[in-house]
Amino acid sequence: MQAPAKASGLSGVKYIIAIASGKGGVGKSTTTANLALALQAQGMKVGVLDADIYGPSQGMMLGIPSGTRPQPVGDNGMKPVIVHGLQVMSISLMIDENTPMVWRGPMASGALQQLVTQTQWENLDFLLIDMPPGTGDIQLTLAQKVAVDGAVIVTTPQDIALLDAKRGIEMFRKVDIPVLGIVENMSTHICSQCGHEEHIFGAGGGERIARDYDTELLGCLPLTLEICQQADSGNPTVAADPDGAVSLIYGDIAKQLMSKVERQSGSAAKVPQINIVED
Ligand SMILES: Nc1ncnc2c1ncn2[C@@H]1O[C@H](COP(=O)(O)OP(=O)(O)OP(=O)(O)O)[C@@H](O)[C@H]1O
Repeated sequence: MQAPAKASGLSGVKYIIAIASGKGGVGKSTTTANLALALQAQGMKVGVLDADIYGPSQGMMLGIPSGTRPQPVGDNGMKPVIVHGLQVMSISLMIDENTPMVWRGPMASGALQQLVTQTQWENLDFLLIDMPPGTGDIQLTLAQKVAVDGAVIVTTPQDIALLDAKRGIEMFRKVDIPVLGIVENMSTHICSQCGHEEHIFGAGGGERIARDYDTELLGCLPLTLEICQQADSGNPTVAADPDGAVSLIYGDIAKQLMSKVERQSGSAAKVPQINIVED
């Protein structure tokens, strides 16, 4: 597939998509890693920026060996680390993993902005930003300063997560960043023994908020042992089992994102017309 044509405000990057959640622990990082791999499987060049300063987990999820540091370039640039074919930058590559991070708002915003602007992304179609959970100043500043093209909101079906997801949608609306859609994670539980599927956290929540906020439900991922084990061992499902049912769901979401950003940037309208004229 061809990447939609357009340039973001960031050098070397066409599209920037923020993967966000109002609430922590709903699977935002797992979704980011798998969607990055799914976009790559569609032929896109993809980067991941782990901006989750309170719990950076892309290093672990993508299997970056502990102690890896980005290679410096010039006075204040750095190259992203390449893993699974993705260009990856994370705050965890800059600090000692065992040091607890106590960031005050302006400090965190500054560090994140530096991370985005000083990383020398190379020829990316998509940069996915794994946002810090929540809807405070840090998230708002980041979303505005890095010219985000669209946001994907990850939620679980519980009421409390849905309430926070609504806050997330409203935050992006406030700063005129289009919400590309909702991913409902841990939508159903699939028993690893018998395969029985159950809506243990409630049903239809993602669909409801998508409707209420005039956006779309991009897809629903089940709660499975494989997603958890594969993500937590550095080999996310789309890499570990590319033809499996779960990878197909991520693949479908990736395709929707590609066509949404294309439609949004209007590049479809710029396709040259061929007129056939009879002599
Ligand atoms: N669909 C799923 N099925 C099973 N386990 C999952 C699923 N999605 C995520 N997990 C697991 O849940 C845990 C939390 O996921 P993750 O770190 O992606 O959440 P998060 O929203 O990014 O959290 P945080 O807010 O702390 O950054 C991880 O151990 C992950 O492997």
